[in-house]
Amino acid sequence: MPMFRSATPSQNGSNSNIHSAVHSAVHSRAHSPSDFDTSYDDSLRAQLKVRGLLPPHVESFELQKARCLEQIAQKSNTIDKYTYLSNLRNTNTNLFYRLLMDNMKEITPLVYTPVVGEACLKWSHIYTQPEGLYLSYADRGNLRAVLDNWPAEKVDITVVTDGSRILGLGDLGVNGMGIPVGKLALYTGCAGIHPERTLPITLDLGTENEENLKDPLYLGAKMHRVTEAESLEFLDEMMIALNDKWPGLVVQFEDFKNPFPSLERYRNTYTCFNDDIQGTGAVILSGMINALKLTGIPFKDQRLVFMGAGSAAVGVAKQIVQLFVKNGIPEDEARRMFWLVDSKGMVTDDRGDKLQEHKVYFSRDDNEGKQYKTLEEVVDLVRPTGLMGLCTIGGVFTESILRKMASFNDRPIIFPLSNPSSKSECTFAQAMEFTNNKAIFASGSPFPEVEADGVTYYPGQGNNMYVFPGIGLGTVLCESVHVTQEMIYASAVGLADSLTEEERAKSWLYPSLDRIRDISVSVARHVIRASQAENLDKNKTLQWLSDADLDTYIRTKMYNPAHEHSPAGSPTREIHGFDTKPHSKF
Ligand SMILES: NC(=O)c1ccc[n+]([C@@H]2O[C@H](COP(=O)([O-])OP(=O)(O)OC[C@H]3O[C@@H](n4cnc5c(N)ncnc54)[C@H](O)[C@@H]3O)[C@@H](O)[C@H]2O)c1
Ligand SMILES: O=C(O)C[C@H](O)C(=O)O
Ligand SMILES: [Mg+2]
Repeated sequence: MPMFRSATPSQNGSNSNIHSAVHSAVHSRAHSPSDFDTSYDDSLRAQLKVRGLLPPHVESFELQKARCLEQIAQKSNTIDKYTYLSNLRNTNTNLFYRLLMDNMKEITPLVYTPVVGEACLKWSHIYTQPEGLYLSYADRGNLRAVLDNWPAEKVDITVVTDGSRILGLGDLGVNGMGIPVGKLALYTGCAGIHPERTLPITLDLGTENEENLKDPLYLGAKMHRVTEAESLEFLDEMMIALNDKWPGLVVQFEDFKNPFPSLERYRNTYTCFNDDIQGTGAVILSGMINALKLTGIPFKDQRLVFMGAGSAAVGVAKQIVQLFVKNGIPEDEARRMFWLVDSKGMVTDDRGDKLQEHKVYFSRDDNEGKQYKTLEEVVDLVRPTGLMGLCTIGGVFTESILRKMASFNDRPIIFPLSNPSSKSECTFAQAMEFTNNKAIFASGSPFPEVEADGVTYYPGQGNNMYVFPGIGLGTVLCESVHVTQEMIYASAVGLADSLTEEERAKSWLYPSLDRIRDISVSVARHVIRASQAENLDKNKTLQWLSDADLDTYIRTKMYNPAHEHSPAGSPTREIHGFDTKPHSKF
């Protein structure tokens, strides 16, 4: 993200205090924090006027990385590691992204799920610097002017939350800012969107979190949430303002308690998508394509029980319906292969409460007047081939339920997808132990491998981080007018396609995170092709490229931190058309 520069005037004329002179030089308008990189060679140090301000040794990236990893290892708790990495991102952006890209598996959990959940819970207490834009209800009517305060000229992608449902942790209000910040860090690390072209936004529309409202350090407005209608009116203003300032930017909605109305309202007007409904739908569809094959059971005989019937559950279920329909099953039959359970029990037509609109499609009418209150009752009734958890209740896939799943199936599908780890419906170790290692497994948060009988089993991570970066990148590059359902479906196919033969042989559901940039290229290409098929791409030049050439094109457009600040200039910067004077604006 762009640096927020100190406006401290330079003290260069004064020699009274060398420390303050150096401090001022470091923070003066002449430099950005990322000028102080120990890897810069003599000529770059001279060019940037940082000779003497940096320690003399010109270091390799390997040495810089070793120091960072040592410092991270020395921190005894995860929040300190998170804070260290946030500071690194803000002071040496290129080093942060090189570290992230070279250590995806180790660093992602520290800057994203699950640690970002802990950071959001403590956000107002660990806060040190602005890292995104806060749009407050108090600023309604004036949002366009507030956008002008953002220091970057061009923005490609924004991730917007209202903090009302942060992971499975509930309404955290403006403390949810960690989510857009973390998602956009992955946009850069996984898909190469330039960090200066990303914009994290958190809306302050109030909060229902009593702890926050009582906390003197809470950084948001101390008020209850505005009404649904007021919230939509605010979103309308925001969408107009964003598109006026940065026409056609991609808007990713994230972690809204009730995201359906805004998705329906804006999907055909702006370039936007909802990550929790659509990104999650795509990533789980992709894992399911592979999981369903492993069960050996034909599509038409699958029976899927969902614990949770919220935005993510309905998004996932609808995406799998689309798979079944594309494979010849009539839609009405396909939707009847799903049983959804929410806090009131199995979702049925005659349950007695007014069902929320999004649940109606999957509501059952074949329960013969009987209501099933618990997950276990539904599992006994349905004898499912797969169990999906998106209900935010940690541990709800009990030993008894998991054992039953193993008794019904040779290879039960067990997907505890709620985040963060504490909300996961079961752990990988539990799923393996109670199914005699037969589970086909993916979870939202990362879990360690399991060793059993001399075999190492690897958990899949069914997290939308595998697709949203590629969806956004593809949309930006082909300048798609909208993000359609076909583009979302294509992203799932692009992800499923990106498994290597070796990964398939090991029955992995998802490819290794170490190859995330290759995966994002595949996802982006599929998204671009789907946009072209619907004639929504404004950048028509990509239509003439073969798939191989399109992949090359996508790669050349990706921000590569290894090229930044190189004296010869960065190919990425030139192609992107970025300001070749790095960070001059800040
Ligand atoms: N793995 C991923 O990539 C991914 C993506 C999106 C969301 N998620 C996770 O999914 C979870 C749900 O997200 P959402 O957007 O659908 O939230 P939501 O608030 O829209 O839905 C939550 C659902 O859980 C149900 N629920 C709550 N308490 C319950 C109980 N005691 N018994 C049964 N059902 C209960 C609610 O009725 C609701 O249907 C969160 O933990 C989120 O982190 C994971
Ligand atoms: O943020 C994540 O890790 C995935 C998902 O968007 C969620 O809301 O849980
Ligand atoms: Mg989310």
